[in-house]
Amino acid sequence: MQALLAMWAEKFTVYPDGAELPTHHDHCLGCGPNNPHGHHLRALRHGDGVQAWHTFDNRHVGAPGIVHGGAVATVVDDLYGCLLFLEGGPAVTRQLTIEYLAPVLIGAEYRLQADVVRREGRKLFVAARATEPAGRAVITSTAVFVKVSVEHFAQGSPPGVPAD
Ligand SMILES: CCCCCCCCCCCCCC(=O)SCCNC(=O)CCNC(=O)[C@H](O)C(C)(C)COP(=O)(O)OP(=O)(O)OC[C@H]1O[C@@H](n2cnc3c(N)ncnc32)[C@H](O)[C@@H]1OP(=O)(O)O
Repeated sequence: MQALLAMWAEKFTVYPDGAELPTHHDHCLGCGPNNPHGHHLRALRHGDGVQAWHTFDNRHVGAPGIVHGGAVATVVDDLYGCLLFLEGGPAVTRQLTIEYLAPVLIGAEYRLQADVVRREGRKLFVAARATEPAGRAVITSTAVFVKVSVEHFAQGSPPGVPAD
């Protein structure tokens, strides 16, 4: 676990506009490349925010052909987690809201964007949206993240993540 925490700390650095951001860790449900159930999200810095292009597959189906709302929330939450790399330190989700404006479809590509709306003490107020290629928003979201120390994550040592 100490090695993982040290690795995380190194990820909080400067990323130029357009740069691909790192994953949280290899088994992260949102972005980890080695999680077979995961979304394998890849996020890029976009101005002061982050963006990603994402296509859901049948592992995340709810109603036939339509993405499960919880899977959508997972990806949005993880995108906010990528925004933290630009903030210079970790934070965790304290509140997450999703407005489901239209069905998110399996196999369709969406553009996701997340930005910090304002900072207040240890709180980050953030907002995100997913849009179709034609530009229509299918979801919008807001969230409150609370900054924590890296040691916050020492509370957990989940399966598949090496604890030393
Ligand atoms: C590579 C590096 C990765 C590093 C990790 C990056 C992320 C990991 C991966 C990313 C994956 C994706 C991300 C994930 O999945 S993160 C995983 C999911 N989230 C969690 O596990 C968090 C669990 N919660 C906690 O640990 C505690 O509750 C924390 C530490 C967050 C705060 O506990 P604490 O006892 O200290 O504080 P508090 O709860 O009294 O309140 C805190 C503040 O918030 C204000 N407040 C509360 N509600 C609202 C509201 N609705 N609107 C506006 N404000 C609200 C409240 O008034 C207070 O304000 P203030 O009094 O301070 O002014």
